[in-house]
Amino acid sequence: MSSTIIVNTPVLSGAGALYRKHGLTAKTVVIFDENTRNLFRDQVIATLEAEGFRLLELTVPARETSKSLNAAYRLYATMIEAGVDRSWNLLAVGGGVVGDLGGFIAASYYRGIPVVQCPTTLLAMTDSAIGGKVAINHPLGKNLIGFFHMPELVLIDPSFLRTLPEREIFAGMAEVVKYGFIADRTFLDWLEEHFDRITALKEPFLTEAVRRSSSIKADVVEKDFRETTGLRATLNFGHTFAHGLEKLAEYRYLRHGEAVTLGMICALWLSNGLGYLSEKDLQGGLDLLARFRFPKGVIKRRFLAHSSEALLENMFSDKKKLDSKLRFVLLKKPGEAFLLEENVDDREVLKAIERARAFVATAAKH
Ligand SMILES: NC(=O)c1ccc[n+]([C@@H]2O[C@H](COP(=O)([O-])OP(=O)(O)OC[C@H]3O[C@@H](n4cnc5c(N)ncnc54)[C@H](O)[C@@H]3O)[C@@H](O)[C@H]2O)c1
Ligand SMILES: O=C(O)C(=O)C[C@@H](O)[C@H](O)[C@H](O)COP(=O)(O)O
Ligand SMILES: [Zn+2]
Repeated sequence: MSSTIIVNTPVLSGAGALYRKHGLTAKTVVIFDENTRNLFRDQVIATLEAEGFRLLELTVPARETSKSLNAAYRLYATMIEAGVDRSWNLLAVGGGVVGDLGGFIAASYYRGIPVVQCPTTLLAMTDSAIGGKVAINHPLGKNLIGFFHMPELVLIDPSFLRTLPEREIFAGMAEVVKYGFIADRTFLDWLEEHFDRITALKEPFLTEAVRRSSSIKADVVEKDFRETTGLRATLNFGHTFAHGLEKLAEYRYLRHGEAVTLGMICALWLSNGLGYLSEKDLQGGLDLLARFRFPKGVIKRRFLAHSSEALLENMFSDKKKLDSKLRFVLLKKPGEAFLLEENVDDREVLKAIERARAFVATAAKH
């Protein structure tokens, strides 16, 4: 299962022809968040209208808590009242929140209409817009209610990133670095070399990072769309910890990518503690993650605010668990991840979290 990913579609120009080529009608529900609406609405709508689209515009608050059934419920009503039927499709213009919520609505509305993703954050361009995982959060856990609903098209224009705040760039960089850790040592080395150029949005490094990340993700998803073989689960490296942290933060204060940075620090320590990852490779991974900014100490404070036991308890909402036992994605070496099928003793997990806490307390100086 795959979708067409096009990098460099300046603000959706040529969308009409692309839609026709992919059998999509020019009747489109466009969903923004407040920020992407303020920044890009006029350009996007003008382009689509000039190409003959009939549009219904929707907007949600720019926050993680918009990934909720309440938000979806309100938007369904607007769509029903406007007469949106199965001949329509949905276009999500925004970060992972708009993409996940928009995809969730598209997957469920009238039992499913097509979705096109137009990602505007680094995280969305490299990860969330690709692969068809769409979901809302539940107070009992992150992304617990959702579908696999592959986008027909992913239209990426890296120039959207010019307005993205620095904090969001680093949040996106977490998932970019994740691909290096799990799948491609050469990419990891390249990221280490060009880290400052990419986070400063310098070309051609930025577009290259987007291209390589989106292509690694698309490749994994094509081989294991429904996450049944253990391969797609490697995209979840660090996420068992990250989702526990996001839940503890009640989906506020901590960006998903920031939680993933912390989660990968924990996962590196766990990989080492269980004897899979050498000291040298552990240190190399930690050195790279220490280059992430810890804005105004927020990440550090959020991470250190909760006990290791509280984090472990909140990790049990993870969807990879089997028979009430957590399963972890670990590294053997940089570029090689695997899903460990055996049960890991809670004491090992707590030890890894403690080590990660000590590392963050000293490495995160900001
Ligand atoms: N479906 C998946 O495979 C997948 C993968 C990774 C993450 N996710 C989900 O994605 C979400 C996080 O996505 P995110 O990091 O993109 O956050 P986000 O969608 O909240 O966007 C971050 C912030 O940037 C703003 N923004 C977006 N584009 C902008 C631009 N070009 N310029 C200025 N501001 C802009 C948004 O309004 C928001 O305030 C989480 O819910 C996470 O669970 C899903
Ligand atoms: O696409 C995937 O598969 C991923 O795991 C990508 C992750 O970066 C992403 O955060 C995803 O939403 C997590 O999936 P979940 O199944 O753990 O909710
Ligand atoms: Zn993620």
